[in-house]
Amino acid sequence: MNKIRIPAKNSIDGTLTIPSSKSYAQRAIALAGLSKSSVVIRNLTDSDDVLAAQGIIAALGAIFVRSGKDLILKSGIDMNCDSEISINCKESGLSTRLFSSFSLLFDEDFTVNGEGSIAQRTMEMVIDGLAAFGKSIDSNKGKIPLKISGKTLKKKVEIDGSISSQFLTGVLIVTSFLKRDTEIRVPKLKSKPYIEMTLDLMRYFGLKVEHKDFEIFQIKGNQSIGEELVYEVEGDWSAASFHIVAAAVGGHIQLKGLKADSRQGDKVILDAVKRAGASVEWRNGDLIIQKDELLPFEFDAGECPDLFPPLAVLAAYASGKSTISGVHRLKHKESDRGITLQQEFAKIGVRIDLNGDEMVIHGKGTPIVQKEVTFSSHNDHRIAMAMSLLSIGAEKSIYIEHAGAVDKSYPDFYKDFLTI
Ligand SMILES: O=C(O)C1=C[C@@H](OP(=O)(O)O)[C@@H](O)[C@H](O)C1
Ligand SMILES: C=C(OP(=O)(O)O)C(=O)O
Repeated sequence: MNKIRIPAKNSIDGTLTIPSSKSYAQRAIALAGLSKSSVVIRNLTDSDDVLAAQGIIAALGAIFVRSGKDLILKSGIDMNCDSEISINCKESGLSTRLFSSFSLLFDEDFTVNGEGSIAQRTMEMVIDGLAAFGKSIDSNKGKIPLKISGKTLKKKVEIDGSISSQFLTGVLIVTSFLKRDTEIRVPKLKSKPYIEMTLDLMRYFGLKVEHKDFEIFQIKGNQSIGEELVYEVEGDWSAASFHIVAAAVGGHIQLKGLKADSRQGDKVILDAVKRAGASVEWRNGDLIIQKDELLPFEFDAGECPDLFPPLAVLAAYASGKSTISGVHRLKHKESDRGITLQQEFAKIGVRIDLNGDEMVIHGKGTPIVQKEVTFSSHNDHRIAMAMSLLSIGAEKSIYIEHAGAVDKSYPDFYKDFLTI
């Protein structure tokens, strides 16, 4: 899908079921791939990133069938593979960085490739991290393709987690299957909630990791996933954040499928919309968001970088200055999201200043869009979804170019958004 028209919406009202978490799904697929017994993963949403993870374990020799939203694993990846290995991680940052760490399980040459924006995203933390384990890595100036060779030699390594937590997620999972214990030091870990999710799911799969303040991780080797398991993927708080903001600026919504006590860091979107004046209520397991007088707000999104695009929309609708901190986390996403948001909001006269680590949004209030306008997603799913919200209270239709970017995490986004 190249360009989509979104008609102006007067208000938001409806009920939606949120797709399942792509972060949990990719982790579950990786863990299932390492299992010795049958695993059933229920409630998968077939986003491009989830399909990428599924394709990777298939390339590594796992055998599974799909039945509706379920993945039924028959046998895990071939750990005794003695020929060259090559995986295509499509556009997924998580799959690229997580599955690169699978090279630690093999002595054979291991090539990691991908498609689209991932070719522009740094893999330095993967390259340096694998080198610390004793591997040799050829890269395209710090980016994919990565050609990984040699043996896994070291038991005590330091990993850079200051740009991304995603490689650490892979290393925590994979080192549990090495034939000895590993200690990993990560001095400046960012995106900690994502590591909590990894540890949470590893526990579910029966794997143990100890850590001291998310800085030193001790992983026992020779662990295995021997038990038959059924794992149901919970709703995606990052995807839900767009509808939560839509309601906070435009009316009322009831969302199904989200866990109130989820470990997903992006559930802090509820704190942000409350700060901006909306009311939040749980009723029989459903989340209900109701708009009230909209207020500018301050928020630290340093540990939940994916919330920046919806938070910028929330701020744009609140008259006055809102400040979101954590901008340094945005450079290495599908687009450089600080700059992208600044450029796209400038099209409707909403000024965004990037002051060091702070994004200051000069909110305009409604109506925010007064004439027909075409936004570009910059091929970034979260930008496409954020810009779509600007149809709320608009006086004219809006258009999104490269609209199909949403397939990366939420293929039914427009269908859902157009029904509320
Ligand atoms: O582990 C994960 O599932 C993710 C971690 C975060 O990335 P970083 O750790 O690179 O910040 C997040 O932005 C990404 O969308 C998903
Ligand atoms: C940054 C994202 O994902 P990834 O890094 O896995 O590509 C995202 O989903 O916003």
